Amino acid sequence: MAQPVLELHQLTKRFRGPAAIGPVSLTVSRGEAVALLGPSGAGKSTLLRLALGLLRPDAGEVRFLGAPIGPGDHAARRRIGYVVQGGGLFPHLTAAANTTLVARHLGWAAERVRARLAELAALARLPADALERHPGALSSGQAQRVSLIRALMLDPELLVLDEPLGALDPITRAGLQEDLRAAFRALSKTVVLVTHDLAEAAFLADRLVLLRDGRVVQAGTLEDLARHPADPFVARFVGAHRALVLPEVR
Ligand SMILES: Nc1ncnc2c1ncn2[C@@H]1O[C@H](COP(=O)(O)OP(=O)(O)OP(=O)(O)O)[C@@H](O)[C@H]1O
Repeated sequence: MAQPVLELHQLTKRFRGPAAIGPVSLTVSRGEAVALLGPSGAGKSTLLRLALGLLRPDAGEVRFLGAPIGPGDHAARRRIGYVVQGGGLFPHLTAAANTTLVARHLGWAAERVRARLAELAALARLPADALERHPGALSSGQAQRVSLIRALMLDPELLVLDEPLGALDPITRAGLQEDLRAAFRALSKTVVLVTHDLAEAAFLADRLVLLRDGRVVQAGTLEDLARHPADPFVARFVGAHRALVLPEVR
């Protein structure tokens, strides 16, 4: 079996009231793409934040590349690229400055920064002129491409995306899905992404992990979930993603 990049062991997290997460255990192997799915409030974003070491679990452990990770572990965090919900770009910086901020802070030579940015802009299919603009002057799709470039800049071991395509129109979304999948494959990245969309999850990920009330209800391929639902909730979740049905033409 491939080396685990991310291991979540019996994680629980409680804010107020019932546990928001847990217990949840999940292992993501090198080169694997995993999609976290589930209805609103199921705990997808909380699980991501625990996995990133941004939140401390009440119990259990997160291991990244075999070592425990927690809040304040900046060296490990730099090896994880994170595309936050909404992109999270700094509005006062150009797209280029946004994507290269950390690399420049780390003292990368200007030529190395320029070459890496050119490589990733080509991969993410972002036009050169967009790099010179501020986020306010980018389309939502372009802004998501910039967020992806920023997350990939340091060539992270793990790429984590929280609803990366949430607010896009269907055509832009389909284009970005294609480009994201191509990028994951070209770079052989280990990926964890959150989405509400079952078709998107199946398109982008090898394994789907369906959450409800902070627990994993079922993990597997789309076919596993559709043909062998672990419980009625899984069947309802899959059934709710109905295909387009055209009305009869009279
Ligand atoms: N900082 C917080 N303080 C209190 N409760 C929180 C906090 N963050 C999340 N929760 C609660 O934890 C549960 C899981 O929330 P979470 O945002 O992880 O769900 P989600 O599956 O990502 O939802 P969505 O799809 O709407 O983004 C919810 O009941 C939410 O209200």
